[in-house]
Amino acid sequence: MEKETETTKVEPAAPAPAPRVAVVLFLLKGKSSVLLGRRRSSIGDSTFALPGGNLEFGEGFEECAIRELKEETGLEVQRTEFLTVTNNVFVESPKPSHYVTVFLRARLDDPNQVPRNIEPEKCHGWDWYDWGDLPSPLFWPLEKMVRSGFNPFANIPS
Ligand SMILES: Nc1ncnc2c1ncn2[C@H]1C[C@H](O)[C@@H](COP(=O)(O)OP(=O)(O)OP(=O)(O)O)O1
Ligand SMILES: [Mg+2]
Repeated sequence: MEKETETTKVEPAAPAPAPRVAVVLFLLKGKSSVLLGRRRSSIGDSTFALPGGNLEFGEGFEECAIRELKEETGLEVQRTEFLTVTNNVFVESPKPSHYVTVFLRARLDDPNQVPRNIEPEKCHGWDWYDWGDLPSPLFWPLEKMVRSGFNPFANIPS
């Protein structure tokens, strides 16, 4: 039998991370207010973004949005509507990532509910902003939507 020859071990290139699914929520109040929080994250740090997060195994989009909203702000909504979906590749982040993001919208069931910053390690705080006078800098996927003329208050064609 032939003797095995020693070969130089070549490390395989790290496989590209799989795209993930996120669900985020436009929480609307009155005629033109929307809830935004300033992120604390390796992705989009310090930018203003919507509540939301990673879809968990077996979860529906609405279920995920309602859960993330509650976990991040303490606010409760009963129902949501689908708005749109975007495809975002975050190449600049320390760990490149790719998200398919589902956008839903909802109205506060009780307009007197006040958002709380339940995960201060992930967010500087939540507040209501006027859609016509949004803060800066916005999280870039959101900035891109705003620039394209997207309006979460518009009627959804049935
Ligand atoms: N407005 C947005 N537009 C596009 N993508 C978004 C938006 N908001 C979040 N994402 C994407 C990128 C984020 O890294 C990803 C997950 O959301 P993020 O808020 O960072 O997670 P999370 O920490 O709340 O999730 P979890 O609670 O599941 O850990 O979703
Ligand atoms: Mg989040």
